[in-house]
Amino acid sequence: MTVRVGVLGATGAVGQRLIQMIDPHPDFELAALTASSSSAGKSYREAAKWRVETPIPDDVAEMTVVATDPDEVPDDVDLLFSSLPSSVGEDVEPAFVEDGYVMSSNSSNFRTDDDIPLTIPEVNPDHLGLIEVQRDERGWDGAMIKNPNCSTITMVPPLAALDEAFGLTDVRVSTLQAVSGAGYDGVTSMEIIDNAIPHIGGEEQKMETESQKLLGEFDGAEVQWHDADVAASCNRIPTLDGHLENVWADTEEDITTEDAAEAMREYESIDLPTSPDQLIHVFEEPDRPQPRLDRMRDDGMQVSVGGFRETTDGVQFNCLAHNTMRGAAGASLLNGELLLEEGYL
Ligand SMILES: NC(=O)C1=CN([C@@H]2O[C@H](COP(=O)(O)OP(=O)(O)OC[C@H]3O[C@@H](n4cnc5c(N)ncnc54)[C@H](OP(=O)(O)O)[C@@H]3O)[C@@H](O)[C@H]2O)C=CC1
Ligand SMILES: N[C@@H](CC(=O)OP(=O)(O)O)C(=O)O
Repeated sequence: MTVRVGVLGATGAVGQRLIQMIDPHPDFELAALTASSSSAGKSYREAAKWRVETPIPDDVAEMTVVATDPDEVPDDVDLLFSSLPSSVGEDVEPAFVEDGYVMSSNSSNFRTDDDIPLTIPEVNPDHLGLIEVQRDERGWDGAMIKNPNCSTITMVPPLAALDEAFGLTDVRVSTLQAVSGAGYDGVTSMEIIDNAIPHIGGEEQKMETESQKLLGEFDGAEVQWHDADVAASCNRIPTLDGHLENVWADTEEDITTEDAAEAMREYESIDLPTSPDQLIHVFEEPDRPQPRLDRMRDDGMQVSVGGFRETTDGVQFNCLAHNTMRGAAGASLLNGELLLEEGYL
């Protein structure tokens, strides 16, 4: 039996990726699309300026977009994916969950709240237990879970592999982020061509806090955040998709580059429809991963690493993931699959 799902913010960059990934999904059937009041009442074809590289699905193109309001979404929709601007999500997401909807949200609002699961299914699926806490505390009938920021999700799987094997103490990271991360209208061509912008508002703080929560331990009542010291520096560069990051990770145990690579190669994936067979691909070539060549590995859901070097207290390496697939739409979809697998739908 398929689960009827809706997408909030369906006309946006992440919303379009969600539709591309949900349309052929074995377990989910698209039943509601919402956007702003200027799109409501239009067909999806009219409302969305479709910019994904695969054609707009015919059946979805003819659906009518509705306002982002719980009264506009049919009651038999069981799961909502939210890709709203965070300022909008902050206002409207709780209203949907109070109404009983289960929501997998990509928006940054509430990500570090104590009772909101922030999950990467391959890394910390047990944090879903916070749903019982949020239901008790907020009196919600539905549930809300979040996926992390796209830069955070790129580095956390390799860091989780190191932490599990050797204990993580300090992390320093510098990013080279694609323009799609800012949304279609985020950075103008005059700003980014022949250039690099060493500022992405709020991104450094998100990487520093979200990674500590993701790597934390859920004790049945709350998540004890990881005490690794994380510091980030974020930069926008003129690639279209795929965030590349240079990471310095210090560990409790002394390790070699081969120890680090082995831990990442062996880090387990999870058996969900959208998860890659192998979560982390380790490149031997020193000049990989690269955004254009490697972002689409395993349908855009794999994290790639390479360029290992030994440092005084750990290792340095580079990592890459597709920011709108593994980093946004695919991350929300995986969380939806986890909710289904764990019986929340
Ligand atoms: N782009 C990326 O790589 C990533 C984005 N994100 C996050 O995902 C979210 C969406 O990003 P993105 O898709 O790029 O954004 P877009 O601006 O492309 O899309 C925003 C969507 O929200 C809708 N919307 C805007 N205002 C309102 C409103 N007042 N009420 C209801 N709906 C509204 C828009 O509808 P309409 O078309 O009618 O205006 C559109 O569907 C953001 O929170 C972003 O930070 C996270 C990770 C990566
Ligand atoms: N800030 C990210 C994308 C993004 O929207 O992140 P968040 O989901 O944390 O709002 C980037 O520019 O690449």
